[in-house]
Amino acid sequence: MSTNCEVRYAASPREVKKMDTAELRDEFLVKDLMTKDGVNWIYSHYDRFMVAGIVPVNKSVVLETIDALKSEFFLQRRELGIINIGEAGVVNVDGTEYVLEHKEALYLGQGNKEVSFSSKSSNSPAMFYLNSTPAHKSFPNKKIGTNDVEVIELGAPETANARTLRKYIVNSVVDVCQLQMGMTTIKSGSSWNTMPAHVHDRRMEVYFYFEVPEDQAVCHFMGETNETRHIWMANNEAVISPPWSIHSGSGTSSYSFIWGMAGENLDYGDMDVCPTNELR
Ligand SMILES: O=C[C@H](O)[C@@H](O)CC(=O)C(=O)O
Ligand SMILES: [Zn+2]
Repeated sequence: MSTNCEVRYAASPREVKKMDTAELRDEFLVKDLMTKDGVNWIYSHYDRFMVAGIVPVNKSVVLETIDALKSEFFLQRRELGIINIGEAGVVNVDGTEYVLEHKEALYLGQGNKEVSFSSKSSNSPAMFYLNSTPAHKSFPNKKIGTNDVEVIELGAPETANARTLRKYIVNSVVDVCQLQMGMTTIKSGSSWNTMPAHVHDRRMEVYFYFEVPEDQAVCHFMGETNETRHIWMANNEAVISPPWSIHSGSGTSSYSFIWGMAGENLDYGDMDVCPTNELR
């Protein structure tokens, strides 16, 4: 079987305050996410959010259900968001083929049975980044092309946080139960994402950093606003952000990341912003 799953339980602010570097990384960092010809799910108990990355090279990869779900098929009680950060790929959904070019996305609603992933060319494979959350209603599948996304410019060079934010899977673009996904790209010369930092205790979040140059890194900040911690991250690594935690990062170069959220509401703007000079 080419599908595996690692369960991560939820940690409280009280526990996290006492963690050393290795413990923080074991708890929140997701390494080796992009899997060749297989699927390695991380199942987080924060809002039962699941994360995986699929790189089909020699075969097409089937979305199999896993024991943790105790369901007949993966999407029986779940919805799925997919963003392709590689070259052209195909997602086959119950016989319908969706071609996803670089940076195109697909939303799959609850109830789809047979889903498989393949690359157009094994020499330049697709890289599918997947987020999945529980769903109690079936909404139609929808491809989101680069022209369908909502684009916002944020920050400024003076504060080293100039960036372009692209909303792919939000309820103004596609009907969803609780999943939200998008992509943010830091402009050349800037380094900070999500600064001023914010918390949304109503939603957890996962960041997946990519387009980080080989010899560079992103320092990701987490924790309560008055008790922050950091995790150094490499290209194609993800980090789980508890609902009570800030999630912000500063790179040693520009970079991009995919954000995915789930929880109490679908209101993208529901954030409690922390004044930068009050962070501790
Ligand atoms: O709740 C929203 C998420 O944290 C991200 O969309 C924020 C982000 O990409 C940014 O400001 O750079
Ligand atoms: Zn956020």
